[in-house]
Amino acid sequence: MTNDDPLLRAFDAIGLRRRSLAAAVGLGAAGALSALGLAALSAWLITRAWQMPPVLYLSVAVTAVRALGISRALFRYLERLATHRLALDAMASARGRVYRSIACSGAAADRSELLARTADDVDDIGDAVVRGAVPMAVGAVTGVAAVAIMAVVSPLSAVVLAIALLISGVLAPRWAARGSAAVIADGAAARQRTGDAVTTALWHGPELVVARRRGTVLDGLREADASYARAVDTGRTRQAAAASMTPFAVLVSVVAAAVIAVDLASRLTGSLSDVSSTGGAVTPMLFGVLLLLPLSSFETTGPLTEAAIAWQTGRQAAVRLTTLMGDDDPPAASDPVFGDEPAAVTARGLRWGHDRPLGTVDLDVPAGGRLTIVGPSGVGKTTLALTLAGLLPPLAGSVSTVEGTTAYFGEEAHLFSTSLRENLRVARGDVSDDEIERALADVGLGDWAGGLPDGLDTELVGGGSALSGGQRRRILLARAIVHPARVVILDEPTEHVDSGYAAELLRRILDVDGLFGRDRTVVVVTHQNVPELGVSTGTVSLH
Ligand SMILES: Nc1ncnc2c1ncn2[C@@H]1O[C@H](COP(=O)(O)OP(=O)(O)OP(=O)(O)O)[C@@H](O)[C@H]1O
Repeated sequence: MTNDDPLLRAFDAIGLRRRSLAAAVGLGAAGALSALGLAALSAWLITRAWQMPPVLYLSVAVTAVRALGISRALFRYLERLATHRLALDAMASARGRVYRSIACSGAAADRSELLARTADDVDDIGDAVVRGAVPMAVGAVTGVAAVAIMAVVSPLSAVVLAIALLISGVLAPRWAARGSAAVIADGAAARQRTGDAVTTALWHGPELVVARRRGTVLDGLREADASYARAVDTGRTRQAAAASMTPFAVLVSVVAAAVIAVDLASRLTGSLSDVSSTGGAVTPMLFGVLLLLPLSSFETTGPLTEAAIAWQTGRQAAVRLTTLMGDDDPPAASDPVFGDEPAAVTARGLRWGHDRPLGTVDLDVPAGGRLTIVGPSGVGKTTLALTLAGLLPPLAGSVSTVEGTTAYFGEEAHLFSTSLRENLRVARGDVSDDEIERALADVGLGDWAGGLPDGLDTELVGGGSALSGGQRRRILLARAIVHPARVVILDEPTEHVDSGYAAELLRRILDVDGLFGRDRTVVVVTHQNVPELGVSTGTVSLH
């Protein structure tokens, strides 16, 4: 783990607070040291009680055992709170940066897919804090403390314990992490090949049969599938071997401590049974400590195998996220302040397109006016709409949309896996329930929303996938209605809506007294036959 570690770089980039991390580690170490003290004191108490001294001799130790029992639980609880807070803050910061990078990337398309993919990566970063960084640091502190205590009791046992702790806390986790890295890397490559082969076999089946290449493709698929299984097997074998190292190390260190204790006792006194009465260097209490302390010190190294895997998974996620985020944190986008003034849209000699120009247009949409963009599929309607919205730079000419007046509502806009209310509130934070209900009724979803079990609180589980295509589009349209933008650019707002109702809906979108009113300017990309609707609008007809 050098500074080159992508996870450490990601921690730096998202501003993981070192002080809070140190506090979480301190609390975790205090809990673990309480457990260690508890084990040592319990061992002493059990063996001392066996000698049946006056009970007053034991009362301090009994009280201390209780105190350590309570402090162990208390510190662990506080450590959980501190660690989770740290991880949640880090994840919120990572999400903020990712969202800003995606928002500033300019590519309006594919954003929701990118968001879905990065959500898991952000979770993995949080996991690397909770299950990786903190347990590793706590394990290191506790391991050193256990060896130090043991060195006071018996230097030889301390050496054995140190070696066993290194095996359990360093060697085993490294093995497990390598296994996990192998599963992730080889497995991902094999899965990619399997996916490609399946797609080829399914999409090009007839051509492959004609070309007599179907067998080859299917053989390739079987081979890719087998190599995926092999990658998983190899990784799991390594992880299992690593997991078995801890019990083995515990066994070795306990047996070694016992042998050393017996040896010391017999050398000093001739027989263990005499030890209690001699008051010599090795008392039964010391013997108990020698046996129980190692057992307790492995409590903190046991989870380190899982910690190393969490770290490894976090590293892979960090690589993907840092590539996406870039080196510099993009400036926080200030919320656009949408004024109250109606705004016009004009374009002069506007040439639009991605790599190649798709057309040139001059247009004037007065404030409060309506414009439709029509034409066959693939002609460039969406690209023109994005350019008018200021989301794509013009290839030549100019467009006058004033920043902070315009909002584009794409065909594939994202519906979040949260309540219906929150899905509309993303458009405007202070929108009231009445306004939401009115907007839903305006797009013909009043009865549907009224019949939902929890009304506006109903969770749209899975976001858009919980709804039919038509419902999805209409919720997005309701979102546009409550949005404060003065210029609204709608891409295929009635797609997937029943044809009869779609015409009615489009007519009300384009009617100046309809859904958007006279003080908002509306540009609509549509496939529908606009003249049939009987509303007057400007039209850009692309061929
Ligand atoms: N991100 C992109 N990068 C490069 N070219 C693109 C991109 N998006 C679209 N295109 C190309 O631009 C052209 C116009 O696409 P556009 O989506 O604007 O058409 P459209 O008229 O809206 O089609 P549809 O009615 O099917 O939605 C197409 O040839 C398309 O392949």
